[in-house]
Amino acid sequence: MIEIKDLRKGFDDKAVLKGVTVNMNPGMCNLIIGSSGSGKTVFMKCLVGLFQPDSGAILYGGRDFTRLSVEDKKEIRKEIGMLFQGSALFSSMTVEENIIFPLDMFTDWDRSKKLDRVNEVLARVNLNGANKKFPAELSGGMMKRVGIARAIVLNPKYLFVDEPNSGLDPQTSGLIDKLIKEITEEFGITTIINTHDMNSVMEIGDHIVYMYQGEKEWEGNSKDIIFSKNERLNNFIFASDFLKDAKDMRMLEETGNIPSSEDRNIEEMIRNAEEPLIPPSSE
Ligand SMILES: Nc1ncnc2c1ncn2[C@@H]1O[C@H](COP(=O)(O)OP(=O)(O)OP(=O)(O)O)[C@@H](O)[C@H]1O
Repeated sequence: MIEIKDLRKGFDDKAVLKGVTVNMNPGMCNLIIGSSGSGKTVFMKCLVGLFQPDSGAILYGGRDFTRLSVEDKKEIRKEIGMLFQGSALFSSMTVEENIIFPLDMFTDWDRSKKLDRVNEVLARVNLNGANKKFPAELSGGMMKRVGIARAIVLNPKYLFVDEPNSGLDPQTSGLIDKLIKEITEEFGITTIINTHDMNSVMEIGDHIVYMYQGEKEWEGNSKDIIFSKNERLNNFIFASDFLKDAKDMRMLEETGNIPSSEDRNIEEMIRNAEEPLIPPSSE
Protein backbone atom coordinates (compact mmCIF):
# COMPACT_ATOMS: atom_id res chain seq x y z
CA MET A 1 0.00 0.00 0.00
CA ILE A 2 1.05 3.59 -0.57
CA GLU A 3 -0.29 6.06 1.98
CA ILE A 4 -0.24 9.67 0.86
CA LYS A 5 -0.79 12.23 3.57
CA ASP A 6 -1.51 15.92 3.07
CA LEU A 7 0.76 16.13 0.02
CA ARG A 8 1.54 19.65 -1.12
CA LYS A 9 3.57 20.90 -4.05
CA GLY A 10 3.76 24.29 -5.74
CA PHE A 11 5.89 26.09 -8.27
CA ASP A 12 6.90 29.67 -7.49
CA ASP A 13 3.76 31.17 -5.99
CA LYS A 14 1.37 28.69 -7.52
CA ALA A 15 0.02 25.87 -5.35
CA VAL A 16 -0.52 22.80 -7.57
CA LEU A 17 -1.17 20.04 -5.00
CA LYS A 18 -3.12 21.47 -2.09
CA GLY A 19 -3.00 18.75 0.55
CA VAL A 20 -3.86 15.40 -1.04
CA THR A 21 -4.56 12.51 1.32
CA VAL A 22 -5.31 9.10 -0.17
CA ASN A 23 -4.31 5.44 0.09
CA MET A 24 -3.36 3.42 -2.98
CA ASN A 25 -4.30 -0.20 -2.51
CA PRO A 26 -2.38 -3.38 -3.40
CA GLY A 27 -3.75 -5.82 -5.98
CA MET A 28 -5.83 -3.00 -7.44
CA CYS A 29 -5.76 -0.58 -10.33
CA ASN A 30 -5.82 2.84 -8.67
CA LEU A 31 -6.82 5.34 -11.35
CA ILE A 32 -6.17 9.06 -11.17
CA ILE A 33 -8.56 11.11 -13.27
CA GLY A 34 -9.28 14.81 -13.64
CA SER A 35 -9.23 17.68 -16.10
CA SER A 36 -6.09 18.88 -17.75
CA GLY A 37 -4.05 20.89 -15.29
CA SER A 38 -5.69 19.40 -12.18
CA GLY A 39 -2.31 18.13 -10.95
CA LYS A 40 -2.34 14.43 -11.87
CA THR A 41 1.13 14.40 -13.41
CA VAL A 42 2.67 16.48 -10.64
CA PHE A 43 1.09 14.08 -8.16
CA MET A 44 2.56 11.02 -9.93
CA LYS A 45 5.95 12.69 -10.20
CA CYS A 46 5.96 13.40 -6.47
CA LEU A 47 5.08 9.78 -5.73
CA VAL A 48 7.96 8.37 -7.78
CA GLY A 49 10.46 10.95 -6.54
CA LEU A 50 10.80 13.03 -9.72
CA PHE A 51 9.51 16.05 -7.77
CA GLN A 52 10.29 16.79 -4.14
CA PRO A 53 6.99 17.69 -2.43
CA ASP A 54 6.88 20.85 -0.33
CA SER A 55 5.28 18.98 2.56
CA GLY A 56 3.31 15.88 3.43
CA ALA A 57 4.23 12.21 3.55
CA ILE A 58 4.37 9.35 1.03
CA LEU A 59 4.58 6.01 2.80
CA TYR A 60 5.57 2.95 0.80
CA GLY A 61 4.71 0.02 3.03
CA GLY A 62 5.12 2.36 6.01
CA ARG A 63 8.45 3.87 4.83
CA ASP A 64 8.24 7.63 4.27
CA PHE A 65 9.80 8.18 0.85
CA THR A 66 10.07 11.94 1.37
CA ARG A 67 12.31 11.55 4.39
CA LEU A 68 14.64 8.75 3.33
CA SER A 69 18.32 8.99 2.48
CA VAL A 70 19.32 8.68 -1.18
CA GLU A 71 20.44 5.11 -0.53
CA ASP A 72 17.14 4.10 1.11
CA LYS A 73 15.15 5.80 -1.65
CA LYS A 74 17.03 3.62 -4.13
CA GLU A 75 15.71 0.55 -2.29
CA ILE A 76 12.13 1.73 -2.85
CA ARG A 77 12.85 2.68 -6.47
CA LYS A 78 13.85 -0.95 -7.06
CA GLU A 79 10.33 -1.91 -6.05
CA ILE A 80 8.75 0.54 -8.52
CA GLY A 81 7.97 -0.28 -12.14
CA MET A 82 7.08 2.50 -14.55
CA LEU A 83 5.36 2.60 -17.89
CA PHE A 84 5.41 5.98 -19.53
CA GLN A 85 3.48 7.39 -22.45
CA GLY A 86 4.85 6.18 -25.77
CA SER A 87 6.38 3.23 -23.88
CA ALA A 88 9.73 5.09 -23.73
CA LEU A 89 11.67 2.22 -25.25
CA PHE A 90 15.24 2.84 -26.35
CA SER A 91 14.96 2.78 -30.13
CA SER A 92 18.55 1.68 -30.74
CA MET A 93 18.15 -1.36 -28.49
CA THR A 94 16.38 -4.64 -29.17
CA VAL A 95 13.39 -5.73 -27.12
CA GLU A 96 15.67 -7.99 -25.08
CA GLU A 97 18.18 -5.22 -24.39
CA ASN A 98 15.38 -2.86 -23.40
CA ILE A 99 14.06 -5.33 -20.87
CA ILE A 100 17.49 -6.28 -19.51
CA PHE A 101 18.25 -2.63 -18.82
CA PRO A 102 16.65 -2.48 -15.32
CA LEU A 103 18.21 -5.85 -14.46
CA ASP A 104 21.65 -4.44 -15.35
CA MET A 105 20.95 -1.39 -13.19
CA PHE A 106 19.57 -3.10 -10.14
CA THR A 107 20.84 -6.70 -10.03
CA ASP A 108 24.16 -8.52 -10.17
CA TRP A 109 22.61 -11.59 -11.80
CA ASP A 110 24.62 -13.41 -14.46
CA ARG A 111 23.66 -13.08 -18.14
CA SER A 112 21.83 -16.38 -18.35
CA LYS A 113 19.63 -15.62 -15.32
CA LYS A 114 18.80 -12.23 -16.83
CA LEU A 115 17.88 -13.80 -20.16
CA ASP A 116 15.68 -16.37 -18.42
CA ARG A 117 13.83 -13.54 -16.69
CA VAL A 118 13.46 -11.63 -19.97
CA ASN A 119 11.90 -14.70 -21.58
CA GLU A 120 9.60 -15.15 -18.58
CA VAL A 121 8.21 -11.61 -18.78
CA LEU A 122 7.98 -11.69 -22.58
CA ALA A 123 5.89 -14.84 -22.25
CA ARG A 124 3.70 -13.11 -19.67
CA VAL A 125 2.86 -10.34 -22.12
CA ASN A 126 2.42 -12.79 -25.00
CA LEU A 127 5.49 -11.75 -26.93
CA ASN A 128 7.52 -14.95 -26.87
CA GLY A 129 10.38 -14.80 -29.33
CA ALA A 130 10.30 -11.04 -29.90
CA ASN A 131 13.75 -10.74 -28.23
CA LYS A 132 15.75 -9.54 -31.23
CA LYS A 133 13.22 -7.14 -32.70
CA PHE A 134 13.75 -3.38 -32.59
CA PRO A 135 10.98 -1.03 -31.38
CA ALA A 136 10.51 0.34 -34.93
CA GLU A 137 9.45 -3.14 -36.03
CA LEU A 138 6.63 -3.32 -33.46
CA SER A 139 3.04 -2.07 -33.47
CA GLY A 140 1.91 0.42 -30.81
CA GLY A 141 0.23 -2.33 -28.81
CA MET A 142 3.33 -4.53 -28.96
CA MET A 143 5.51 -1.63 -27.82
CA LYS A 144 3.19 -1.12 -24.87
CA ARG A 145 3.51 -4.80 -24.02
CA VAL A 146 7.31 -4.58 -24.15
CA GLY A 147 6.99 -1.53 -21.89
CA ILE A 148 4.89 -3.60 -19.48
CA ALA A 149 7.41 -6.47 -19.62
CA ARG A 150 10.21 -4.04 -18.77
CA ALA A 151 8.15 -2.46 -15.99
CA ILE A 152 7.53 -5.82 -14.29
CA VAL A 153 10.94 -7.42 -14.88
CA LEU A 154 12.10 -6.62 -11.35
CA ASN A 155 8.91 -7.98 -9.78
CA PRO A 156 7.71 -4.56 -8.65
CA LYS A 157 5.44 -4.03 -5.65
CA TYR A 158 4.33 -0.74 -7.18
CA LEU A 159 3.55 0.01 -10.81
CA PHE A 160 3.08 3.53 -12.21
CA VAL A 161 1.45 3.89 -15.58
CA ASP A 162 0.99 7.20 -17.38
CA GLU A 163 -1.78 7.23 -20.00
CA PRO A 164 -1.55 3.54 -20.97
CA ASN A 165 -3.89 3.97 -23.92
CA SER A 166 -2.49 7.05 -25.58
CA GLY A 167 -2.09 6.43 -29.30
CA LEU A 168 -3.83 3.03 -29.26
CA ASP A 169 -7.04 2.02 -30.97
CA PRO A 170 -9.96 1.11 -28.66
CA GLN A 171 -9.55 -2.64 -29.08
CA THR A 172 -5.82 -2.62 -28.37
CA SER A 173 -6.45 -0.25 -25.44
CA GLY A 174 -8.87 -2.78 -23.98
CA LEU A 175 -6.28 -5.56 -24.27
CA ILE A 176 -3.58 -3.44 -22.62
CA ASP A 177 -5.96 -2.51 -19.79
CA LYS A 178 -6.84 -6.16 -19.30
CA LEU A 179 -3.17 -7.15 -19.20
CA ILE A 180 -2.35 -4.46 -16.64
CA LYS A 181 -5.29 -5.53 -14.48
CA GLU A 182 -4.36 -9.22 -14.68
CA ILE A 183 -0.75 -8.55 -13.75
CA THR A 184 -1.83 -6.26 -10.91
CA GLU A 185 -4.05 -8.94 -9.41
CA GLU A 186 -1.72 -11.86 -10.12
CA PHE A 187 1.26 -10.29 -8.35
CA GLY A 188 -0.63 -8.17 -5.80
CA ILE A 189 0.91 -4.98 -7.22
CA THR A 190 -0.21 -1.52 -6.12
CA THR A 191 -0.83 -0.05 -9.58
CA ILE A 192 -1.38 3.67 -10.12
CA ILE A 193 -2.64 4.78 -13.49
CA ASN A 194 -3.00 8.32 -14.75
CA THR A 195 -5.69 8.24 -17.42
CA HIS A 196 -8.11 10.25 -19.51
CA ASP A 197 -9.68 7.11 -20.95
CA MET A 198 -13.22 6.64 -19.69
CA ASN A 199 -13.37 3.09 -21.04
CA SER A 200 -10.51 2.26 -18.68
CA VAL A 201 -12.30 3.96 -15.82
CA MET A 202 -15.24 1.62 -16.30
CA GLU A 203 -13.27 -1.53 -17.08
CA ILE A 204 -10.41 -1.48 -14.58
CA GLY A 205 -11.31 1.27 -12.09
CA ASP A 206 -11.03 -0.69 -8.83
CA HIS A 207 -10.22 2.56 -7.06
CA ILE A 208 -10.66 5.91 -8.77
CA VAL A 209 -9.34 9.20 -7.47
CA TYR A 210 -10.82 12.30 -9.07
CA MET A 211 -8.56 15.34 -8.79
CA TYR A 212 -9.95 18.85 -9.07
CA GLN A 213 -7.64 21.86 -8.97
CA GLY A 214 -4.96 20.11 -6.95
CA GLU A 215 -7.25 18.45 -4.45
CA LYS A 216 -8.82 15.03 -4.14
CA GLU A 217 -12.42 15.87 -4.92
CA TRP A 218 -13.84 12.35 -4.90
CA GLU A 219 -12.82 8.69 -4.66
CA GLY A 220 -14.65 5.44 -5.25
CA ASN A 221 -14.87 2.56 -7.72
CA SER A 222 -16.33 2.16 -11.19
CA LYS A 223 -19.74 1.37 -9.74
CA ASP A 224 -19.75 4.30 -7.31
CA ILE A 225 -18.84 6.70 -10.09
CA ILE A 226 -22.06 5.86 -11.88
CA PHE A 227 -24.16 6.84 -8.89
CA SER A 228 -22.04 9.70 -7.61
CA LYS A 229 -23.86 12.89 -6.73
CA ASN A 230 -20.68 14.95 -6.85
CA GLU A 231 -21.51 17.74 -9.24
CA ARG A 232 -17.93 18.47 -10.35
CA LEU A 233 -17.30 14.79 -10.99
CA ASN A 234 -20.54 14.47 -12.91
CA ASN A 235 -19.70 17.49 -15.05
CA PHE A 236 -16.30 15.95 -15.74
CA ILE A 237 -17.55 12.49 -16.65
CA PHE A 238 -20.53 13.72 -18.62
CA ALA A 239 -18.07 15.36 -20.96
CA SER A 240 -17.50 11.78 -22.10
CA ASP A 241 -20.33 10.30 -24.18
CA PHE A 242 -19.19 6.82 -23.29
CA LEU A 243 -19.49 7.31 -19.57
CA LYS A 244 -22.75 9.18 -19.90
CA ASP A 245 -24.20 6.22 -21.80
CA ALA A 246 -22.67 3.71 -19.38
CA LYS A 247 -24.23 5.56 -16.49
CA ASP A 248 -27.64 5.49 -18.11
CA MET A 249 -27.26 1.79 -18.86
CA ARG A 250 -26.30 0.99 -15.29
CA MET A 251 -29.22 3.01 -13.93
CA LEU A 252 -31.52 1.16 -16.26
CA GLU A 253 -30.21 -2.24 -15.20
CA GLU A 254 -30.40 -1.46 -11.50
CA THR A 255 -33.56 0.59 -11.23
CA GLY A 256 -35.48 -0.05 -14.41
CA ASN A 257 -35.60 3.71 -14.95
CA ILE A 258 -33.74 5.90 -17.33
CA PRO A 259 -32.77 9.16 -15.68
CA SER A 260 -34.78 11.97 -17.20
CA SER A 261 -32.80 14.29 -19.38
CA GLU A 262 -33.55 16.03 -22.59
CA ASP A 263 -30.05 16.02 -23.89
CA ARG A 264 -29.34 12.28 -23.69
CA ASN A 265 -30.05 10.05 -26.60
CA ILE A 266 -30.57 6.97 -24.45
CA GLU A 267 -33.91 6.09 -26.01
CA GLU A 268 -32.31 5.99 -29.41
CA MET A 269 -29.51 3.82 -27.98
CA ILE A 270 -32.06 1.37 -26.64
CA ARG A 271 -33.91 1.27 -29.92
CA ASN A 272 -30.65 0.56 -31.73
CA ALA A 273 -29.37 -2.05 -29.28
CA GLU A 274 -28.96 -5.50 -30.81
CA GLU A 275 -29.93 -7.34 -27.64
CA PRO A 276 -32.87 -6.38 -25.43
CA LEU A 277 -31.41 -4.37 -22.54
CA ILE A 278 -34.09 -5.57 -20.17
CA PRO A 279 -35.03 -9.24 -20.47
CA PRO A 280 -38.71 -9.62 -21.32
CA SER A 281 -40.78 -10.29 -18.23
CA SER A 282 -41.64 -13.98 -17.76
CA GLU A 283 -45.17 -13.10 -16.66
N1 LIG B 1 7.77 21.86 -13.71
C1 LIG B 1 6.74 22.70 -13.56
N2 LIG B 1 6.96 24.01 -13.30
C2 LIG B 1 5.93 24.87 -13.13
N3 LIG B 1 4.63 24.52 -13.17
C3 LIG B 1 4.35 23.24 -13.44
C4 LIG B 1 5.38 22.26 -13.63
N4 LIG B 1 4.79 21.05 -13.86
C5 LIG B 1 3.45 21.27 -13.81
N5 LIG B 1 3.20 22.57 -13.55
C6 LIG B 1 1.86 23.16 -13.42
O1 LIG B 1 1.09 22.37 -12.53
C7 LIG B 1 -0.28 22.34 -12.95
C8 LIG B 1 -0.75 20.91 -13.00
O2 LIG B 1 -0.07 20.26 -14.08
P1 LIG B 1 -0.18 18.69 -14.35
O3 LIG B 1 0.75 18.42 -15.48
O4 LIG B 1 0.03 17.94 -13.10
O5 LIG B 1 -1.68 18.55 -14.83
P2 LIG B 1 -2.41 17.23 -15.33
O6 LIG B 1 -3.61 17.06 -14.49
O7 LIG B 1 -1.45 16.09 -15.37
O8 LIG B 1 -2.82 17.65 -16.80
P3 LIG B 1 -2.89 16.76 -18.12
O9 LIG B 1 -4.12 15.90 -17.96
O10 LIG B 1 -3.05 17.78 -19.21
O11 LIG B 1 -1.63 15.97 -18.26
C9 LIG B 1 -0.34 23.06 -14.28
O12 LIG B 1 -0.83 24.36 -14.07
C10 LIG B 1 1.09 23.13 -14.73
O13 LIG B 1 1.35 24.27 -15.49
